[in-house]
Amino acid sequence: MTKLSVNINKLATLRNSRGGNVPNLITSAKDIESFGAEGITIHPRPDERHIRYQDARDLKQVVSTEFNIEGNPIPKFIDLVLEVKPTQVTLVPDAEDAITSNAGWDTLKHKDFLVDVIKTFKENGIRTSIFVDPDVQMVRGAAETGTDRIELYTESFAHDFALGKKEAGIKPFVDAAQIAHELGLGINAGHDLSLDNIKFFKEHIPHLLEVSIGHALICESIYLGIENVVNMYLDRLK
Ligand SMILES: CC(=O)[C@@H](O)[C@H](O)COP(=O)(O)O
Ligand SMILES: NCC(=O)COP(=O)(O)O
Repeated sequence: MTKLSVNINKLATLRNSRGGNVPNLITSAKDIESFGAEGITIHPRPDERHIRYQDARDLKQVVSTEFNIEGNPIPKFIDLVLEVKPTQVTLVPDAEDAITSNAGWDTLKHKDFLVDVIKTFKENGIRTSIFVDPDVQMVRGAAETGTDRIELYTESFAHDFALGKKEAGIKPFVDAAQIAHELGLGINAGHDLSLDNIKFFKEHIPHLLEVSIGHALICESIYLGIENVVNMYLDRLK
């Protein structure tokens, strides 16, 4: 069984675009859980352009499934996570000015740093996960940091899948997942997963514990819901 954690960054982007509090992230998170999602993911960025640090505190009060906070463990992120104490923290090495996450950790180069940060989180009862490319060396390095899980960075798979290169795209992920499992790591995955590619990914990746999906899921929700809403407006305008 693979858990679905819904990343609500995009709802925060929409809210921030108008000021105010629509859509309301608290109501949305509770509704998403009531529809069956098994987790809520947020990725506060240093500029707080979508999820704000205060959102993390507020969501902690209401999320009743798994709460996953992703981000680069800069000091203020570490402080936030230690204060909020989510179920899981996912460490992502994203630059401040990155539009979105664009690389996994070099777990060999940053091993000492990761060992320290992971120890701190685990001592505070927070499960840890490290965002990694599907590279066997990086997975082996991750195992040496003491992390509970890895999150496989699936952008390359999604890209290859869209080009019809399904088998070539999935192969490094199958190998990485196999090694991760042998090394005792739990396996999560995310980035650019969608209704188009998720079934194929799930069917090919052994021991997949959790996927976090945001951008595509929110876009699909708008597109698949828009006919219904247009008709609701037309009905009120009769
Ligand atoms: C780690 C990861 O892949 C996601 O957190 C993704 O980066 C979402 O972040 P944005 O919503 O800022 O693109
Ligand atoms: N960890 C990945 C995530 O939370 C969502 O990524 P995306 O679906 O917005 O690309």
